[in-house]
Amino acid sequence: MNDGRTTSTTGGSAAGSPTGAATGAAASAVTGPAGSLSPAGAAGSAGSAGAALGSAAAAPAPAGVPSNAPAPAHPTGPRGATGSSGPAGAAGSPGSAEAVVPVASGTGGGSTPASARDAAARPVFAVEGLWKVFGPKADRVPADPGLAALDAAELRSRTGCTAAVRDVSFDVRKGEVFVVMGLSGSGKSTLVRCLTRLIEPTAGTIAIDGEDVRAMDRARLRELRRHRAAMVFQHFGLLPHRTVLDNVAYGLEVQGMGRRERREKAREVVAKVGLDGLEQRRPGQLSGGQQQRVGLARALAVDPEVLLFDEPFSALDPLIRRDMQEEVIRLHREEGRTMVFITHDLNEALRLGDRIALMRDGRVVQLGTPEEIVGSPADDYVREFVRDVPREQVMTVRTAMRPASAREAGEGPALAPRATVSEAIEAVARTGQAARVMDGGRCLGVVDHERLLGVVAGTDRGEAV
Ligand SMILES: Nc1ncnc2c1ncn2[C@@H]1O[C@H](COP(=O)(O)OP(=O)(O)OP(=O)(O)O)[C@@H](O)[C@H]1O
Repeated sequence: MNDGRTTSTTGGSAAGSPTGAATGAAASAVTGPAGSLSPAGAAGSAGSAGAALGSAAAAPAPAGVPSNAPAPAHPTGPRGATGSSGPAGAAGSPGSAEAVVPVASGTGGGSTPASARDAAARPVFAVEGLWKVFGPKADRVPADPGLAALDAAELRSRTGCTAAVRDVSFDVRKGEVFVVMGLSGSGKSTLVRCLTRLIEPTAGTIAIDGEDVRAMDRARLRELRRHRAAMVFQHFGLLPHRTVLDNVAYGLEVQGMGRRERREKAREVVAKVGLDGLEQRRPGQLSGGQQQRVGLARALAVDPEVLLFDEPFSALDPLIRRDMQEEVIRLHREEGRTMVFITHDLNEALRLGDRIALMRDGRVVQLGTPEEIVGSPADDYVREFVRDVPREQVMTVRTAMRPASAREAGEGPALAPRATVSEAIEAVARTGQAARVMDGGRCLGVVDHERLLGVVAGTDRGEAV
C-alpha cells in the first residue's frame, strides 16, 4: 500500500515526464519579479530580507528564526518552504515531515490532560487507503489486488473503470497549508472532493477531527460542508443579482443568522479580503480577481475550520494570481487557518505549501515539504517535475550546513535555520566568511562556499549535523 504520509516512491517510472510547460512556467515564475500589488507582498519581502542575517560581530538572534506562530506561511516565493511546520525542521530526511507536527506549543506541559494533548495533535483530516473508482462495479477494483495493480489503460480496457484516486493516505495537520499538486487528470479534484463527499469514495477511510466522514448522514454532511470545510472554487459561483455584501453573507443566511448580524459579519470579511468600498457592486461589475476575493470572503465568512481551494486562481492573469496568492499567505499567517489547496502549478505549490502531495495517475508519488520535494525527489518523475526550480531559493541552510569548528562557531554572519541558500550566498559573498546557522544563540553549523555551490549544482548530499 502506498503510505503517502512520508516521502515515498510508489512505482512512478521515468517514463512520461511532466510537461515542459509545468516546469518551465514554474521556473520562470520562481525567478520572476517578487513584486506584488498588495501590501501583504511588501510586508512579506521585508520579512524575507530580515531572515537573512545579523552582522558578524554582533550576531543578534537572526530575525528569521522560526517563531511559535502557527504553521508559518511563506513570506516571498519558495523561500518560505521550510517554514513548514515549525522549528524542528530537519528538512531533507524523508521522515522529517512527521517529526514536526505543529502541536500547539502550550500543550506539552505535564499538567495538560492526555485528551487535550490528543486533540491538539490530532490531524484535521486523516485519510487512509482512499480509492475513488469511476465506472461499473467500481467496488471490485480496490477489493481485488489483481485489478488494483493494473495501470490506467489496462484497468479501463479490462473493466471499463477509471481509478481517479488509488490507495492514498495522508494527514492534514492543524494550521498547515496542504497542497495537492499534479498535472491535469492526476486526480487532485477527485481526491479533495472526496474529503467532504462531494464525490463518494469507493474505499478507504476519511476522518475529520476524528469523526468518520463516510459514516455521516445527510444532515451531518451538510453541516460539514457549510461550517467545517468550506470550498473555494475556480469558478466563483457568485449570485449575479446579489451585491458583494449579500454574496458574502449568503452562507451565513443559509446558516440561519439574522440579517443585521450577518451583514455586519460580511462587512468585516469583505474588508479583510481588501474589497472595502465595493460592498454594493454586483459580481458583473468586478474584475476576475475581485470576484475571486468575493468567493474567498464568502468561504471565510462561515469561519470554517478548514478551507478547501480547488484551483481557485488558475483563471486569473499572472499578476492578479500572485496578488491572490499573497492574500492567501497573509490570511494564513494572520489566522493560522488550515487550508487544502489544489493546484497544477508547481510554483504556486512551492509558494503556498507547508507540505505538498504530488499526484500522478491517482497516486501520491511524494508527500513532503517543498524543500524535501525539490531536494530529495522520490523518483525520476518528481525529479523531472522539479528540474527547473532554482534550488537555492527553496533549499535552506539547515539542509546545506556542515558542522562548525570551534573558530567558525564564533564568527561570521549569522543566519536563521530557515534562511535560504540564496540568502546565504549573499551573506557569504559579502563578508567572505562562512555563515553560521544560529538558533536561539546556538550555532547549529556553518555553510561555506563549497556547501552552497553544492546545493546550486545539485551535487550536495547533506551530511547530518
Ligand atoms: N465523473 C467521472 N467519471 C469518469 N471519470 C472521471 C470522472 N471524474 C473524473 N474522472 C477521471 O478521473 C481522473 C482524475 O480526474 P480529476 O478531475 O480528479 O483530475 P485533476 O487532477 O483534478 O485534473 P484537472 O487539473 O484537469 O482538474 C481523470 O482521468 C478523469 O478523466
